[in-house]
Amino acid sequence: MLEKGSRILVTGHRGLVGSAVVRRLKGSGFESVLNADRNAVDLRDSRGVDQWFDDNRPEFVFHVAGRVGGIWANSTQPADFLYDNLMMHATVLRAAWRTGVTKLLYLGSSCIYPRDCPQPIKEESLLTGPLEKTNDAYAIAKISGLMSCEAYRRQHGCNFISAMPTNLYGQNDNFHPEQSHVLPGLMRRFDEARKSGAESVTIWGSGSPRREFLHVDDLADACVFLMEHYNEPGTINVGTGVDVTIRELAETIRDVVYPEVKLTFDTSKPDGTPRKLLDVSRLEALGWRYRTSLKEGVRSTYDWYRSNQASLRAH
Ligand SMILES: NC(=O)C1=CN([C@@H]2O[C@H](COP(=O)(O)OP(=O)(O)OC[C@H]3O[C@@H](n4cnc5c(N)ncnc54)[C@H](OP(=O)(O)O)[C@@H]3O)[C@@H](O)[C@H]2O)C=CC1
Ligand SMILES: C[C@H]1O[C@H](OP(=O)(O)OP(=O)(O)OC[C@H]2O[C@@H](n3cnc4c(=O)[nH]c(N)nc43)[C@H](O)[C@@H]2O)[C@@H](O)[C@@H](O)C1=O
Repeated sequence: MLEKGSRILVTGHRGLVGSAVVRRLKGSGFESVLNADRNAVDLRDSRGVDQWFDDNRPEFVFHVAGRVGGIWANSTQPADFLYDNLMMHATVLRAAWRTGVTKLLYLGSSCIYPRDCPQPIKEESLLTGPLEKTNDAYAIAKISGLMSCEAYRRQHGCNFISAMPTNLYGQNDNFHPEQSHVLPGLMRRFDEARKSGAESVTIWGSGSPRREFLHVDDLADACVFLMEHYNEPGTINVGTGVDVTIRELAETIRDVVYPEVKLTFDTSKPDGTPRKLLDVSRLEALGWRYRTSLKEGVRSTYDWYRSNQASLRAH
């Protein structure tokens, strides 16, 4: 059982998800939240990771580090996305098993599910069809991560659980103009257009794909909830159960950042998967539900972006 004095490792603590999990844990009075800074240990390096676990002996692990990016980064650097993510969970899960970690949570992503599976996507859809091409390498690495949790559970009795979040956003996101996900990418583009007084902002693709967006503070809350209450094999979806078109998302961001500007669509850019709405009934049946609406989340993320523009993460 997670206790206030438990030694808890959060990997990727400077990233979008890791920093939110650390905030959530510290805000609830967990006193011993550990991190494995990339300068101290590259999580792809099994020797370094083994040494770190031997020296620090975490009891609980939120393994949320990863090589992460939007549709463009995923389609142009598939080898890096596959290698880095495979290596990171291979080293971390093995070290966690070897040093007797009490419980580990692994994060996958909703892109693990087949491109054309029935919507909303149930956990049972895993491995029932071909993947979306723009992120198949990353998805294979993520599927291997959740399979590794199952394998350590079956062979060694480890309490390793996995959760599959939908598209995330919030403070500490990556706002890079090309490498980021759609929400931070567009927020930056609208903000730059507002500053320069541009008449229009370009949205990639047709605007018709549908996506589901979860605020990262809600995701962090769900991760702690699952660490406290969920011990099952098999993965569990984490989302809102609500999706919007990319055009609707762009209009929501425009209304907050620069209401006067027009939208144009660049159909030479990929749309990616047409829809990936998660079925969140399993998580809701356990008693967890999201809190932050997309409108509220866009507004608070933009407030954060404006106050922190000088110190955004370099990507
Ligand atoms: N963002 C999203 O929309 C979604 C994310 N996810 C999953 O959530 C998890 C976290 O993603 P997110 O927070 O968005 O990603 P970020 O890019 O914001 O953060 C990733 C973190 O991982 C760290 N990291 C990456 N490579 C290494 C390495 N080799 N050694 C040590 N640390 C490393 C980074 O360190 P550094 O700070 O030094 O760069 C960073 O802190 C990932 O597993 C991702 O697959 C799932 C669904 C959607
Ligand atoms: C979380 C998830 O994230 C990735 O999948 P994705 O959902 O397709 O990612 P995305 O956020 O980059 O794009 C969503 C949609 O939005 C459109 N779009 C418009 N304008 C911009 C834009 O300016 N930037 C981006 N990135 N997309 C844009 C874009 O063309 C697409 O139709 C996976 O690779 C994988 O990493 C993964 O698991």
